[in-house]
Amino acid sequence: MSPTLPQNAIATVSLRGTLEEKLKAAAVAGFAGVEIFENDLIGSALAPYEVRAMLDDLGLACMLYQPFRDFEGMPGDLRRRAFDRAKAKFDLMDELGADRILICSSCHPAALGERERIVDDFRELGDIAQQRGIILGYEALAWGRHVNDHRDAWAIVEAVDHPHVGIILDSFHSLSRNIPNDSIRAITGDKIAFVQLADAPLLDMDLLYWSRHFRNLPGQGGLDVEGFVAEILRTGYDGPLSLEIFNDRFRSNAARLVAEDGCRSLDYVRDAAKRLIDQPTDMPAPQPVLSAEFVEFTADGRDAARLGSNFATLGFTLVGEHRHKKVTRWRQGGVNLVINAEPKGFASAYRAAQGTAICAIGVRVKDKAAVLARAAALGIKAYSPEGRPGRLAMPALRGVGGSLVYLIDADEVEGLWAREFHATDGDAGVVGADARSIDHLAAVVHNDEFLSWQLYWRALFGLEARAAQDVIDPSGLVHSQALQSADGAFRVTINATDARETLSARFLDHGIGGGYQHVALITDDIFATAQALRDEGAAMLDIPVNYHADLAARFDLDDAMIARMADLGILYDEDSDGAGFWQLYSRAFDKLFFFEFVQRANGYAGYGAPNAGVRLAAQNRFRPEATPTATL
Ligand SMILES: O=C(O)c1ccc(O)c(O)c1
Ligand SMILES: [Mg+2]
Repeated sequence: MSPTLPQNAIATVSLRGTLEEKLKAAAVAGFAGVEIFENDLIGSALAPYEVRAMLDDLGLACMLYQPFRDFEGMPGDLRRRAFDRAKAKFDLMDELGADRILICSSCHPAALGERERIVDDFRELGDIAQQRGIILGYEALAWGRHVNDHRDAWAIVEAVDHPHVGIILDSFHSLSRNIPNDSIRAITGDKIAFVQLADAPLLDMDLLYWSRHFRNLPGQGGLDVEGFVAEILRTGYDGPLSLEIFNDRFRSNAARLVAEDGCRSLDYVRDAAKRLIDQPTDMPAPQPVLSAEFVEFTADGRDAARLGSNFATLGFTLVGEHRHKKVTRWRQGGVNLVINAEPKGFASAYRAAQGTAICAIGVRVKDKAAVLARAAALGIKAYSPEGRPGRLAMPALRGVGGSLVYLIDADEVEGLWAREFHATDGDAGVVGADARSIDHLAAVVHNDEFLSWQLYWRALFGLEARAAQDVIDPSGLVHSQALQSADGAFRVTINATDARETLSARFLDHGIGGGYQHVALITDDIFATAQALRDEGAAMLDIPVNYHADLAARFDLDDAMIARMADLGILYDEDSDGAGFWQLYSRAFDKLFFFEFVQRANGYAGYGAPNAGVRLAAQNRFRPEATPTATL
């Protein structure tokens, strides 16, 4: 259960299952109330009074009944029928214990757009609602026939000027149409009957289709929901913030997962909005990740030795051994890899589930105590071995695929290494690979968790999302989302797929959860790096000649450079400003995880997305079925 703020609500349409399952999931996650979505009630075997009893048992308020469609501006007999329908809903709301109803702007082909008529309709229904103790909230659907902008809905509500008629703001409808958030300043806070929130990926498509299939939680898309909420709070509105998410993934995801993420996303967006308008907030501010300090692999016995050799061929040198544990430290420039071969503890448990794998990362932050406090406020669990977190040299949070994120204060880094490890002068790695630091970490997660992990990084550390990419694996589509700190010093990509034979899917099948599949290292001279690795016999990924022939056609690069790239297996991309990006891949260790070397020039900010398909096709040649004799 996440720590509950009293003002979080969720529409039942956002969750999978029967109405009972939806309500239980909302309660367990810590929501204070729900919006009952009409279809969920109609399809339910529970009578309205039973729903009410269940809500009471679960400690949930019924904050809204919705939607009521095609009410305003109806001519003739249709008007009378709209009023009769409304009265029937008021009776139902009595049974449910709901005191407000959402009336969405009409899409009816017969609806009239004349302002006075619409105002009269709301005034008349407002009188009836008042006698029943009900509040009407008017929401402008982005595709409404005459009213599709909250500014018009507000003009109507203002003109109606009735104590039981207010406006409902829904971030999707406003932001999908690029209506400026500051237009909310014209609205009086006590006239806002309810607030619905949804984010969405920035897609250029029909508004209704976009809304009904692609909405997601604040912090999972590209809309300025923070700015939207900030303007609402500025009006003085202090009612609930409610999630109304129509999303194809959420319809099949576990309701528990979506509800838990939902609470987290509301807490996150409320905090972010308050910061925008300098209102006090209970949550510590997000601490940016300054950099990834280390990547920890779990491996034992022969695997640990083979992994160390693999690191050495890629330019890492064994520089330290843990003073008390079977843990070694490998370094190249500012990159630290750790191999944990302990027979007990977290790494060993992770190994039992996932085999030899990346089991943790360590990140440098300015103030780890603040990160831990923010994580707690967001319901993100800290790792506590056998309930004794005090014994940990480094605190850690649960992260992607059950791995850990260790937190290290920037000023304690060197001391920590010196305290925990004694220096060795073991195997020297390849000289001249010259990786300087970690560019990014790439995780593969189950499709159900694709949006969850985005929210995690954005809410906890304030990472920013780049535009999502669809990457073509020979066996299917892979969704990829890059997230990074504002200065680009820490980057992760989250990858997921529905297609069962893709490299990502095969990585997932290997263990029982997601995890990090590759680590990208920055080099300042990728040609020298590639040559040094070649000279030492590192196993690198060959790239087909067709690729480099195409490069020559696409970019204005000199022939000698392209010939060298072809020889060394280097990939290239360029942004629209001509900034270049070079990539070089190692062969995967046991066909599982691999390294990438990259060089960024002139502020290239992407990840070589156009090359991902070529890389996946190249890696696919080594899939177990295709070449059973291939090693590494
Ligand atoms: O897609 C719809 O019809 C619909 C219904 C009710 C809402 O509150 C909404 O935002 C959209
Ligand atoms: Mg809505």
